Amino acid sequence: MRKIILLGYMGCGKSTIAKKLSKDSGIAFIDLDEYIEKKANLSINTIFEKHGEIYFRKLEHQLFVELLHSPEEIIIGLGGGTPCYANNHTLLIGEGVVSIYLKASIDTLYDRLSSNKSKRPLIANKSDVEMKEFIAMHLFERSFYYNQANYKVVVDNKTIDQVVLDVMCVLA
Ligand SMILES: Nc1ncnc2c1ncn2[C@@H]1O[C@H](COP(=O)(O)OP(=O)(O)OP(=O)(O)O)[C@@H](O)[C@H]1O
Ligand SMILES: O=C(O)C1=C[C@@H](O)[C@@H](O)[C@H](O)C1
Ligand SMILES: [Mg+2]
Repeated sequence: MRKIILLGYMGCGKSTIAKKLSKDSGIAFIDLDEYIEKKANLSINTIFEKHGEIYFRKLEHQLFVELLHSPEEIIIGLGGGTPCYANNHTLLIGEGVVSIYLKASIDTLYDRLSSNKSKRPLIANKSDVEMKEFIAMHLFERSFYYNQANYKVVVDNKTIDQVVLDVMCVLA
Protein backbone atom coordinates (compact mmCIF):
# COMPACT_ATOMS: atom_id res chain seq x y z
CA MET A 1 0.00 0.00 0.00
CA ARG A 2 0.99 3.59 -0.68
CA LYS A 3 3.49 5.41 1.55
CA ILE A 4 3.16 9.18 1.79
CA ILE A 5 6.49 10.64 2.90
CA LEU A 6 6.92 14.16 4.27
CA LEU A 7 10.48 15.45 4.40
CA GLY A 8 12.43 18.63 4.95
CA TYR A 9 14.71 20.49 7.33
CA MET A 10 14.20 20.47 11.11
CA GLY A 11 11.32 22.78 11.96
CA CYS A 12 9.75 22.88 8.47
CA GLY A 13 6.63 21.28 9.97
CA LYS A 14 6.80 17.60 9.05
CA SER A 15 5.31 16.34 12.33
CA THR A 16 2.73 19.12 12.60
CA ILE A 17 1.54 18.82 8.99
CA ALA A 18 1.54 15.02 9.02
CA LYS A 19 -0.60 14.92 12.20
CA LYS A 20 -3.26 17.21 10.69
CA LEU A 21 -3.10 15.44 7.32
CA SER A 22 -3.63 12.15 9.10
CA LYS A 23 -6.62 13.51 11.00
CA ASP A 24 -8.20 14.97 7.85
CA SER A 25 -7.51 12.00 5.56
CA GLY A 26 -7.93 9.12 8.00
CA ILE A 27 -4.57 7.68 6.91
CA ALA A 28 -2.38 6.59 9.84
CA PHE A 29 0.73 8.64 10.56
CA ILE A 30 4.07 7.45 11.90
CA ASP A 31 6.75 9.95 12.85
CA LEU A 32 10.11 8.30 12.19
CA ASP A 33 11.82 10.12 15.09
CA GLU A 34 9.13 8.86 17.50
CA TYR A 35 9.30 5.37 15.99
CA ILE A 36 13.08 5.32 16.56
CA GLU A 37 12.64 6.51 20.16
CA LYS A 38 10.05 3.81 20.82
CA LYS A 39 12.11 1.01 19.27
CA ALA A 40 15.34 2.09 21.03
CA ASN A 41 13.49 3.02 24.21
CA LEU A 42 15.69 6.14 24.31
CA SER A 43 15.19 9.76 23.32
CA ILE A 44 16.91 11.00 20.15
CA ASN A 45 19.14 13.17 22.36
CA THR A 46 20.20 10.16 24.43
CA ILE A 47 20.87 8.03 21.34
CA PHE A 48 23.20 10.77 20.02
CA GLU A 49 24.91 11.18 23.41
CA LYS A 50 25.28 7.49 24.29
CA HIS A 51 25.89 5.90 20.89
CA GLY A 52 26.82 8.75 18.52
CA GLU A 53 25.36 9.98 15.25
CA ILE A 54 26.61 7.10 13.07
CA TYR A 55 24.72 4.60 15.24
CA PHE A 56 21.63 6.83 15.00
CA ARG A 57 21.87 7.03 11.19
CA LYS A 58 22.09 3.23 10.86
CA LEU A 59 19.07 2.75 13.09
CA GLU A 60 17.19 5.49 11.24
CA HIS A 61 17.86 3.77 7.88
CA GLN A 62 16.86 0.35 9.19
CA LEU A 63 13.59 1.60 10.66
CA PHE A 64 12.75 3.75 7.62
CA VAL A 65 13.07 0.63 5.42
CA GLU A 66 10.95 -1.32 7.91
CA LEU A 67 8.17 1.27 7.60
CA LEU A 68 8.39 1.26 3.80
CA HIS A 69 7.82 -2.48 3.86
CA SER A 70 4.80 -2.36 6.15
CA PRO A 71 1.60 -3.56 4.45
CA GLU A 72 -0.60 -0.56 5.38
CA GLU A 73 -1.04 2.79 3.71
CA ILE A 74 0.78 5.25 6.01
CA ILE A 75 2.01 8.80 6.19
CA ILE A 76 5.65 8.80 7.28
CA GLY A 77 7.15 11.99 8.69
CA LEU A 78 10.91 11.68 8.28
CA GLY A 79 13.60 13.10 10.53
CA GLY A 80 15.27 16.24 9.18
CA GLY A 81 18.39 14.34 8.13
CA THR A 82 16.84 11.08 6.95
CA PRO A 83 17.09 11.70 3.17
CA CYS A 84 20.75 12.75 3.49
CA TYR A 85 22.26 9.50 4.82
CA ALA A 86 22.60 5.82 3.89
CA ASN A 87 21.26 6.46 0.36
CA ASN A 88 17.80 7.02 1.85
CA HIS A 89 17.18 9.62 -0.88
CA THR A 90 16.90 6.79 -3.41
CA LEU A 91 13.94 5.45 -1.41
CA LEU A 92 11.96 8.67 -1.87
CA ILE A 93 11.01 7.76 -5.41
CA GLY A 94 9.60 4.58 -6.79
CA GLU A 95 6.50 2.51 -6.95
CA GLY A 96 4.07 2.95 -4.09
CA VAL A 97 5.84 6.01 -2.70
CA VAL A 98 4.78 9.67 -2.85
CA SER A 99 7.36 12.00 -1.31
CA ILE A 100 6.76 15.67 -0.55
CA TYR A 101 9.47 18.16 0.42
CA LEU A 102 8.12 20.81 2.80
CA LYS A 103 10.35 23.69 1.76
CA ALA A 104 10.99 26.48 4.28
CA SER A 105 13.31 29.49 4.00
CA ILE A 106 16.25 30.08 6.36
CA ASP A 107 14.29 32.85 8.12
CA THR A 108 11.22 30.65 8.68
CA LEU A 109 13.39 27.82 10.02
CA TYR A 110 15.36 30.17 12.26
CA ASP A 111 12.18 31.70 13.74
CA ARG A 112 10.69 28.27 14.45
CA LEU A 113 13.84 26.64 15.77
CA SER A 114 15.32 29.41 17.92
CA SER A 115 12.60 28.99 20.53
CA ASN A 116 12.63 25.22 20.37
CA LYS A 117 16.09 23.71 20.05
CA SER A 118 16.70 21.64 23.19
CA LYS A 119 15.27 18.43 21.71
CA ARG A 120 17.29 18.83 18.53
CA PRO A 121 20.86 17.67 19.26
CA LEU A 122 22.42 19.22 16.13
CA ILE A 123 21.49 22.75 17.23
CA ALA A 124 20.90 22.43 20.99
CA ASN A 125 24.16 24.14 22.00
CA LYS A 126 24.31 26.88 19.37
CA SER A 127 23.88 30.59 20.03
CA ASP A 128 21.33 32.49 17.92
CA VAL A 129 24.01 33.88 15.58
CA GLU A 130 25.70 30.49 15.20
CA MET A 131 22.34 28.91 14.54
CA LYS A 132 21.43 31.17 11.65
CA GLU A 133 24.79 30.48 9.96
CA PHE A 134 24.46 26.78 10.66
CA ILE A 135 20.95 26.56 9.18
CA ALA A 136 22.03 28.43 6.04
CA MET A 137 25.03 26.16 5.43
CA HIS A 138 23.30 22.95 6.41
CA LEU A 139 20.21 23.64 4.29
CA PHE A 140 22.46 24.34 1.30
CA GLU A 141 24.28 21.01 1.83
CA ARG A 142 21.05 19.10 2.24
CA SER A 143 19.00 20.64 -0.56
CA PHE A 144 20.27 18.16 -3.13
CA TYR A 145 18.76 15.31 -1.12
CA TYR A 146 15.50 17.09 -0.30
CA ASN A 147 15.04 17.94 -3.97
CA GLN A 148 14.90 14.25 -4.86
CA ALA A 149 11.30 14.21 -3.57
CA ASN A 150 8.47 13.76 -6.07
CA TYR A 151 6.84 17.06 -5.06
CA LYS A 152 7.69 20.29 -3.27
CA VAL A 153 5.35 22.42 -1.13
CA VAL A 154 6.60 25.83 0.03
CA VAL A 155 5.51 26.45 3.63
CA ASP A 156 6.64 30.06 4.26
CA ASN A 157 3.87 32.38 5.50
CA LYS A 158 1.23 29.67 5.25
CA THR A 159 -0.97 28.42 8.07
CA ILE A 160 -0.92 24.74 9.02
CA ASP A 161 -4.32 24.33 7.31
CA GLN A 162 -3.03 25.94 4.10
CA VAL A 163 -0.01 23.64 3.96
CA VAL A 164 -2.20 20.58 4.60
CA LEU A 165 -4.49 21.68 1.75
CA ASP A 166 -1.49 22.09 -0.58
CA VAL A 167 -0.30 18.60 0.34
CA MET A 168 -3.79 17.19 -0.28
CA CYS A 169 -3.82 18.81 -3.74
CA VAL A 170 -0.55 17.04 -4.53
CA LEU A 171 -2.05 13.73 -3.40
CA ALA A 172 -5.36 14.16 -5.26
N1 LIG B 1 2.54 26.35 8.91
C1 LIG B 1 2.98 26.63 10.13
N2 LIG B 1 2.79 27.84 10.65
C2 LIG B 1 3.25 28.17 11.87
N3 LIG B 1 3.95 27.34 12.68
C3 LIG B 1 4.18 26.11 12.22
C4 LIG B 1 3.72 25.67 10.94
N4 LIG B 1 4.11 24.39 10.77
C5 LIG B 1 4.79 24.05 11.88
N5 LIG B 1 4.83 25.06 12.76
C6 LIG B 1 5.51 25.10 14.07
O1 LIG B 1 6.92 24.97 13.81
C7 LIG B 1 7.55 24.18 14.81
C8 LIG B 1 8.28 23.02 14.15
O2 LIG B 1 7.32 22.11 13.60
P1 LIG B 1 7.54 20.53 13.61
O3 LIG B 1 8.02 20.06 14.95
O4 LIG B 1 6.29 19.94 13.06
O5 LIG B 1 8.73 20.41 12.57
P2 LIG B 1 9.51 19.12 12.10
O6 LIG B 1 9.75 19.34 10.66
O7 LIG B 1 8.76 17.89 12.49
O8 LIG B 1 10.88 19.22 12.93
P3 LIG B 1 11.93 18.03 13.30
O9 LIG B 1 12.63 17.63 12.04
O10 LIG B 1 12.89 18.67 14.24
O11 LIG B 1 11.14 16.91 13.91
C9 LIG B 1 6.44 23.75 15.79
O12 LIG B 1 6.47 24.63 16.88
C10 LIG B 1 5.16 23.92 14.97
O13 LIG B 1 4.05 24.23 15.78
O1 LIG C 1 18.22 17.17 10.88
C1 LIG C 1 18.66 16.15 11.47
O2 LIG C 1 19.72 15.60 11.15
C2 LIG C 1 17.86 15.59 12.59
C3 LIG C 1 16.54 15.97 12.71
C4 LIG C 1 15.61 15.39 13.69
O3 LIG C 1 14.35 15.17 13.10
C5 LIG C 1 16.15 14.09 14.30
O4 LIG C 1 16.01 13.02 13.41
C6 LIG C 1 17.59 14.25 14.70
O5 LIG C 1 17.65 15.26 15.69
C7 LIG C 1 18.49 14.64 13.51
MG1 LIG D 1 9.28 16.21 13.68
